[in-house]
Amino acid sequence: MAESTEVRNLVYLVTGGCGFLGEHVVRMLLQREPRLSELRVFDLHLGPWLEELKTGPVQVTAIQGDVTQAHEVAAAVAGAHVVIHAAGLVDVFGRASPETIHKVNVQGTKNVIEACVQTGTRFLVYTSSMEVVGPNIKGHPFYRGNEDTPYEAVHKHPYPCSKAQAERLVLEANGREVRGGLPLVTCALRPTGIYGEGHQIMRDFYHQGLRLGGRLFRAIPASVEHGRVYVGNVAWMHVLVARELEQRAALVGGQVYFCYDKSPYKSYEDFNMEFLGPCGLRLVETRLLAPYWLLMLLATLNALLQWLLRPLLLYAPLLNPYTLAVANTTFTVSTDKAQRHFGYEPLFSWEDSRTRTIRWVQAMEGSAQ
Ligand SMILES: NC(=O)C1=CN([C@@H]2O[C@H](COP(=O)(O)OP(=O)(O)OC[C@H]3O[C@@H](n4cnc5c(N)ncnc54)[C@H](O)[C@@H]3O)[C@@H](O)[C@H]2O)C=CC1
Ligand SMILES: C[C@@H](CO)CCC[C@@H](C)[C@H]1CC[C@H]2[C@@H]3[C@H](O)CC4=CC(=O)CC[C@]4(C)[C@H]3CC[C@]12C
Repeated sequence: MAESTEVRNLVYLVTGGCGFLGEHVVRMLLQREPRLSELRVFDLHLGPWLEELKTGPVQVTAIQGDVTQAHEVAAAVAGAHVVIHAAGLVDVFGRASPETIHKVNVQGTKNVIEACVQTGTRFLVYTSSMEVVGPNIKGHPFYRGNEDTPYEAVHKHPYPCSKAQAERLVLEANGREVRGGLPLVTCALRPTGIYGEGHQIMRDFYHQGLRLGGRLFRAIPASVEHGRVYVGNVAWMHVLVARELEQRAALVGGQVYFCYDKSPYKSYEDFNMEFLGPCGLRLVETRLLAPYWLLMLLATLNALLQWLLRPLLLYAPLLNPYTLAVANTTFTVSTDKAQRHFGYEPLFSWEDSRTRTIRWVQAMEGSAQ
């Protein structure tokens, strides 16, 4: 908890502060950043839960705004000491157009950088993604790699392309002179697949399982590892690195860090079963019924249907050629860079992360528990 002896004089801005990760970052800052005096929460859609945060010692300012609007961003950034830029359009299902994804993720990030430069904000943390590295379009495995592991990062899909471009902009901006003459210090955090309380895709899988009579069907071989990290630990990494940007500017500035914790290496589906299993679902083995070529056929059919139906309705199922390729390609990280550079240790053990996530699933509306 915050120590009352510290002087509260820092203003933080969290963009995308009402999203899945953003909400955890906001709550973590309030609990773990004792020097915070004002917390600005900037989002296209503000959550009603923000109201309950307004009674504490920190001034919580809710700002409804759009990162693609430079003037709105500049107004929100002015006077902030630190910006955590977590706003983004997370779409790998074809819901938004490639142009919209680019506008929010790339132009939005440009606006945040320019606002820092114009208004004199010196510290910027960007929420990037494992997707800026891979899996690549060739399906090469990235097996327990770190930030220096060579990998051919080639993308075609609008989401990873936009995250990679935005991350590059953020890193290139490190050292730029901001208003007042001091240098901007930036870094990028790259979470793998985030899980935990509030995770929409976990919700979708759970409800799908309930609809199918308590069953989910295995589509991905158990041998394919997919990197996962608990949302509380990702939030904690943001809070910690933001705090250390000033003290360790020369070391941390311009760096990228994978987000990691002690979550086990498993396939996407086996990992989900760590939570959905205790909530009454079981994973049915279907390798003989659904070989990979059949899944790819279904995924391609989904993509075709999406294209055909687009004039009439939005058809955006979880399975498409891109999501199948991501889920079916090993991509896991093993690194201690964040520990070495800014003393990061996961705040939540695997057992805690698992218990918290299971409790959240159990409390969901329509839960079988
Ligand atoms: N969910 C995951 O597994 C991973 C997410 N990330 C990154 O983490 C960040 C947060 O992602 P999530 O919390 O999962 O997604 P989310 O969709 O729950 O949160 C994103 C937030 O950004 C806001 N936003 C979107 N467009 C905006 C705009 N034009 N102006 C202002 N706010 C806008 C949304 O309203 C939402 O509250 C994103 O940058 C994403 O790329 C990175 C790795 C993994
Ligand atoms: C083939 C299906 C059979 O059950 C399973 C499909 C699961 C997919 C919807 C997910 C598998 C891997 C996920 C992505 C991954 O965790 C990395 C990500 C990082 C981000 O920055 C954003 C989200 C995502 C792309 C994530 C999206 C959902 C999956 C593709």
